Amino acid sequence: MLAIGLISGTSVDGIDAALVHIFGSTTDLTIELLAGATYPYPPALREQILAVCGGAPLSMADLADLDDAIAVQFAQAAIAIQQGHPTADLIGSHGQTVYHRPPKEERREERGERGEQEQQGEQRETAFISDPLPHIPHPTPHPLGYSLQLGRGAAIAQATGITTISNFRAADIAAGGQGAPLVPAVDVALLSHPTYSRCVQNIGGIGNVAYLPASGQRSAVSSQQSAVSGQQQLKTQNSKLSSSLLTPLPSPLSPFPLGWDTGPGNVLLDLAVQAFSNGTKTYDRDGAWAASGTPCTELVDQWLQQPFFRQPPPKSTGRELFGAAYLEQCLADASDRSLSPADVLATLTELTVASIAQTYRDFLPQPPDQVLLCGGGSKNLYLKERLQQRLDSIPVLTTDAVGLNADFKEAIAFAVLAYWRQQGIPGNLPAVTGAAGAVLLGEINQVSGLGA
Ligand SMILES: Nc1ncnc2c1ncn2[C@@H]1O[C@H](COP(=O)(O)OP(=O)(O)OP(=O)(O)O)[C@@H](O)[C@H]1O
Ligand SMILES: CC(=O)N[C@H]1[C@@H]2OC[C@@H](O2)[C@@H](O)[C@@H]1O[C@H](C)C(=O)O
Repeated sequence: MLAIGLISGTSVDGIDAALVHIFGSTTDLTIELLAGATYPYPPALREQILAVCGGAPLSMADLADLDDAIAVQFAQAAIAIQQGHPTADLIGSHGQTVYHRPPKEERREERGERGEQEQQGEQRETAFISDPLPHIPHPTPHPLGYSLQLGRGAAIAQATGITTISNFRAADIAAGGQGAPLVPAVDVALLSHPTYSRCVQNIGGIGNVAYLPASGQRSAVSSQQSAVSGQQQLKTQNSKLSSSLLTPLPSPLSPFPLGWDTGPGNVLLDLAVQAFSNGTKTYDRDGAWAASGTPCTELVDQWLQQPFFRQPPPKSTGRELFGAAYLEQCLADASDRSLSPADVLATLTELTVASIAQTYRDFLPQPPDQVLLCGGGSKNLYLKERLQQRLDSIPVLTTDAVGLNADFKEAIAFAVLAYWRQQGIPGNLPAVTGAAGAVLLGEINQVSGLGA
């Protein structure tokens, strides 16, 4: 199966596209990356998306236009990534998240309390209305989350002539889940190791982790090779993977792997860089600006008091919590301490790495043997160095080091999730998202008009 994965993440920096050959199904899944590219949004469209993500009001007519403007960009990315290659059989398109609201226990409680009062009032007011709807208890354990990804799949299918799976988060959310993170299921399939436990740490706009216990199963390396030192084994595995073929291990539906959103990745850093550079820079290349500053540890400790960081999984978040308003408070705190822009960037970097180290301490059954970074933050040398310092003796590598492209892993994952959808294989990990069960992810958009 030749599949395309498409995603634009919370950084809204452009559409990541991956063209992959996919073989096998779950325990025997292998992938080969044929092409990967990032196609930036036109600046005006990016600005509009960021404004909507920031809560700017939008009429229904403008929402429809935005949905299809994004679909056009995604379709163009799908067409471009195939150039020089055979036509793909399938597209998995995540789309652009513009709103994400996790299900919250507190909301249920709030509603429960208010609900009773409202119900009493309603009974009085509606006593004379005939045939009221019967009371049907909500089948899910709490009010559902809501997550909106724009760039409708039907339009992408029609524009490309390729069946497109989209709207991946809805079914998990309908089953009471967070709808995120979804990539850990693919991480399990592609990155589990027989003897090492691993954390796959994505550092995009938002960070998320997948904890992969040692699978204890056969792998790309033989049992004799498994007996050699970690470094040698990695090299053996790397040489096996140098063809960019990956031989993964256990079922992605195993209940043992864990995963959750860790908090801000680059989102606050990017917003701060834009503010400090008066819009001339969108991010801090290699973390060079932050590296010239000094982190304020008191502020990091203060910011870590934000309840999200200590909230137990399953949990997910987005720009709704860690966005412009959050940064504004951070900048006010920094201003009280007369921090320079470089110090602020160093302190925000420290918040990202400290929150990751803290969440591992709080919620992992044991420290991992390795941390594999992916996403744009894995290129931030200063951030990587600080994370290594915080995690002490746990080696911090990138997924590139074990043969899986760190820039396009999310796009690859949505190609795999689409493939699983077509094969009738559930794609969520209920232990990660909190859903009531494993469900098929995504809606299938066929190309209409063919053979009619
Ligand atoms: N060379 C680099 N040095 C420092 N930071 C970088 C570098 N390259 C990318 N980044 C950071 O990575 C960000 C983009 O990361 P990525 O594309 O993984 O995010 P995303 O996929 O949009 O987010 P998410 O995973 O939350 O959906 C940029 O906005 C920037 O902050
Ligand atoms: C709602 C949404 O788009 N969430 C993203 C975001 O970006 C990182 C983190 O927050 C993760 O939960 C998720 O993305 C990846 C692709 C996931 O679902 O695994």
